[in-house]
Amino acid sequence: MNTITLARTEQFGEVTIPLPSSKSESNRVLIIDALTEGKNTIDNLAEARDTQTMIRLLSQDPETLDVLDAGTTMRFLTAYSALTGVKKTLTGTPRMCERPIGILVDALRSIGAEIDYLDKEGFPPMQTKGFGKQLNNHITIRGDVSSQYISALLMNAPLLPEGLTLELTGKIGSRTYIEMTLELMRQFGVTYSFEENLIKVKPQTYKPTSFSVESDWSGASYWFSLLACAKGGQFFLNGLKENSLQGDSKIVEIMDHLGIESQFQDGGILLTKKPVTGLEGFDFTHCPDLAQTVAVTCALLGQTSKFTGLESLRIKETDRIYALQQELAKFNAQLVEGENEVFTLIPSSSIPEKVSIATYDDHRMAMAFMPLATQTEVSFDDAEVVNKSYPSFWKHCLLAGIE
Ligand SMILES: O=C(O)C1=C[C@@H](OP(=O)(O)O)[C@@H](O)[C@H](O)C1
Ligand SMILES: C=C(OP(=O)(O)O)C(=O)O
Repeated sequence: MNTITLARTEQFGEVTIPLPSSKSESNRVLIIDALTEGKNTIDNLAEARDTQTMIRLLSQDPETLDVLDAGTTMRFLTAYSALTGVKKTLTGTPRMCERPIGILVDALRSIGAEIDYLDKEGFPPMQTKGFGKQLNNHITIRGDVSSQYISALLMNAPLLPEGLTLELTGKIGSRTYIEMTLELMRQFGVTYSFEENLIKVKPQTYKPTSFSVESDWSGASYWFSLLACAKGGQFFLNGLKENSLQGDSKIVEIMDHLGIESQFQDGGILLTKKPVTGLEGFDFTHCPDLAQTVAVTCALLGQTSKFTGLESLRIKETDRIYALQQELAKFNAQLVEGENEVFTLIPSSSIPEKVSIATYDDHRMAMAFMPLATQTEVSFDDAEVVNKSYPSFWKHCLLAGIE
């Protein structure tokens, strides 16, 4: 693992950041493309390792699909392999083999897919073995663990002989990602209905379409945070749209309270600084990937804030609650767990002259803590960790003026 150290940089100029494309959009479009008869034209696929892994596995079609640490790639390829009836082994990094998949496997089995676990029940590695007759077209599925199981089922639903109705139970988390899946399906010519907790997809085919992937709003969030924590500067973020499919575009509203004015212009968004009005609290249920960014921003801006909707953070690339608590403590900030899953972010009381951040194999731990560079010299234990979603991240830090 290569470490990387960022020099303290308080002030920025007028900088344009050529953001990478969204891995969430890319990985959906790649599955839809694999399910389309005829040719789609797809531009701007993400450079993210998660997407490059998806491209490689779909095009090389090996017997063992090793998704590395890509959650969407694992969940989407599991449903795709199971429902297209091919024999595949699905595996990934040791952490991937700790991330639950039982809810998706149970759902796939209930409609007729044959899947075996190769090690621990409920977790990868698994083997898909075939799909005979569709046994039923109604699945009741929990909505509160990972929306990726639901997206994975939905994209295959139009090709099932009897279509599919999903009845979501419990709290629905990451709903914006389910909506992204459905909207992309619609753009590729498929109809559906989503009323209350029922999603219905009739049997139908995808139509060849031209689609260009938008820039990544989760990746954009780090530049909002950097400017919020800096003394001055102005960032233009390329390729973001006002009407985005990505729920992480919520960062505009959050950062409006934390001192960032956002103006949509042709080809992107211009960020400038304004006075901080304060973020009393925020519910991250539908944009969990923003939680680390906002926690660090509040910690550095002296903002006490109440965070909810963090439940899914424990089963991502690492236990992100634990990782945040450990690393925030290194500059005297805290994320304190209270009753009913309400967390209090207590901002930093003083910042040491140098801080070393551990990244826990989680790209977002590195990127979210990068704005610490506005206050102190900061180093990270694993520079390559960002490759999962944003391989050019450190290059863009340099472009922004951080040595
Ligand atoms: O569908 C997607 O593209 C994603 C859904 C979210 O996961 P969960 O649904 O597990 O919260 C998110 O955290 C992840 O980065 C990408
Ligand atoms: C949670 C993430 O990804 P995934 O679940 O697809 O591994 C993420 O990118 O923050």
